Amino acid sequence: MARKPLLAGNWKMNLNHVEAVGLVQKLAWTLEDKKHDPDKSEVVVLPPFTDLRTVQTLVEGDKLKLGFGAQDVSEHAGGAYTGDISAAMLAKLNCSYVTVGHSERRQFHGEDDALVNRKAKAALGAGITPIICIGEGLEIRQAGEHVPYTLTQLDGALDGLSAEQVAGLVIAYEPVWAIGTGEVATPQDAQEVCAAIRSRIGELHGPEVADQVRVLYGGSVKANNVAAIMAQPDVDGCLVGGASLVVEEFAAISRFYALPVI
Ligand SMILES: O=C[C@H](O)COP(=O)(O)O
Repeated sequence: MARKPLLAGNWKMNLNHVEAVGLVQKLAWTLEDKKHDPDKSEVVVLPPFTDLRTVQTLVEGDKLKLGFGAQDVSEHAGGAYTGDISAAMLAKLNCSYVTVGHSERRQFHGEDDALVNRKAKAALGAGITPIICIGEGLEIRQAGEHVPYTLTQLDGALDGLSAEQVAGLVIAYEPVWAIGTGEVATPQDAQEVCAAIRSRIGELHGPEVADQVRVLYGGSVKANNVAAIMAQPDVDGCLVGGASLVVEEFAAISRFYALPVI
């Protein structure tokens, strides 16, 4: 089956709700202007929590051809968890996606694979698609251990999920050494690990599930490198950080299919 490419812009801790309006409107206009074909790629923004209601109102009110979601979710359903946001709260805002286990959450908030697994289950329980982020640091890459390391993270994140749940997931392979550094992995690097992720899912749940799950690459994706990355057979999209804050860049990335492979 054909997997629809997903281009997701992770704004991280950037843009307040007023600035969010400007970016989302300009992005929608630019895509409209350039005659973006929504059948060729799904475009999603992942703003900070404080922007979500505003983005929802704009996207739904103006019927923009953009999806939206959040950057994190609590493992808990509700209660005394100061500062946390539940999956049900995100579902009420019609979030379609939520990233879980981003390397910055792992690094700055001590999140491990077991917690990522519980967060993914919380999202799925509320009908939200988790974008599960995995990927190795520089030392692991230099030691040549990037594939087994990343697959161990994958196994932990998928523990206890049904084949049906796994089929609907998005997995984002983000080598930590390529995030925000300008040090993009080569298209072959991305393909190697994305293919290994799909193959592992095939071992766990069979080829049909492996064929449905979308595997993204993330790490210094820009308009000038996205086409070559997207040309890889096991890369189904990109999780974009810095470049998603620049409308022209993210619009071009979203229209990767119209760019030359260089
Ligand atoms: O979630 C996005 C990734 O962390 C990539 O960020 P970046 O495109 O700024 O390298």
